[in-house]
Amino acid sequence: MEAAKAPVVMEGEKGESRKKKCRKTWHNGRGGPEEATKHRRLKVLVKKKMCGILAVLGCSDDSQAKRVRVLELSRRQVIFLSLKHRGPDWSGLYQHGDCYLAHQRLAIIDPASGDQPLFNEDKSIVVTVNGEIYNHEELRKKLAHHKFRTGSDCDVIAHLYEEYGEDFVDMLDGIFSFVLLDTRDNSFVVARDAIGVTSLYIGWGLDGSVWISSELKGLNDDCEHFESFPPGHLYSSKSGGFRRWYNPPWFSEAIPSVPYDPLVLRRAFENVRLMTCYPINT
Ligand SMILES: NC(=O)C[C@H](N)C(=O)O
Repeated sequence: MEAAKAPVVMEGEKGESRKKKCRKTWHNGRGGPEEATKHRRLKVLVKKKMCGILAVLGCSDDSQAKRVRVLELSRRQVIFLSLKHRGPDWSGLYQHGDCYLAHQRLAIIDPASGDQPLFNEDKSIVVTVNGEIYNHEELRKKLAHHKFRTGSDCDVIAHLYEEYGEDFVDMLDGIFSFVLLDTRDNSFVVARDAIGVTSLYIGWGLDGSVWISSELKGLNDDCEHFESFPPGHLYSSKSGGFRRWYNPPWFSEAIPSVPYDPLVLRRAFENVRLMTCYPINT
């Protein structure tokens, strides 16, 4: 991968307005307002974690045709069984030489300006993320001398990398999968949340390129080999492989001291966290 003089292209397109979509859902819903509310609540839960990311890294092709192909593959992720479950409120593509980062956004936090890919201050670090970072406000406080362009919960990622390097991943509390490109040396880091709430796949092209996608349909036509990205792991191009970032102290073979109680377990599952800029009618 050649870092010097790599052409940088950033393009994007807004999706159908969020307001219009909500109105449509309301009118299309059968039954009374109760059913519409139930439908809306379900939609929020289904969509909660569903942006689509696609990245192609080091493919030795910086042509317009490749860019069009990456965008097309990225858009494949927004249609699933005729249900648009991955946005898009925004469709963005960033290219740096032969590295491409695409994002289909379902806007949840900062819908007005949190479009992706996102950057650090001097735009040397770029990231495409699917997920929610629950502790982003706390993390921003640790980055007091950094200037943020957006209020997106995912904006902290490029800045944390700049400040702490690859080991910042275990500072994140949330559900996420992301691809981060450091254009200063064309290295990249990919990570997936602790238990794999967000989907992520990795593939390899015949040209030696690394492909990352939220859905298999972004990879299966172009990769020689692909597999599920292991939860709780990161892939670093610098070390050339996977490494487990999620190592909680309770990750051991020891027998638990607390006896199994299905009701306690059920309550824990029911206590789902939800973070959004939109009102939820419960
Ligand atoms: N929805 C996402 O996956 C990205 C980010 N949390 C947003 O609100 O846009």
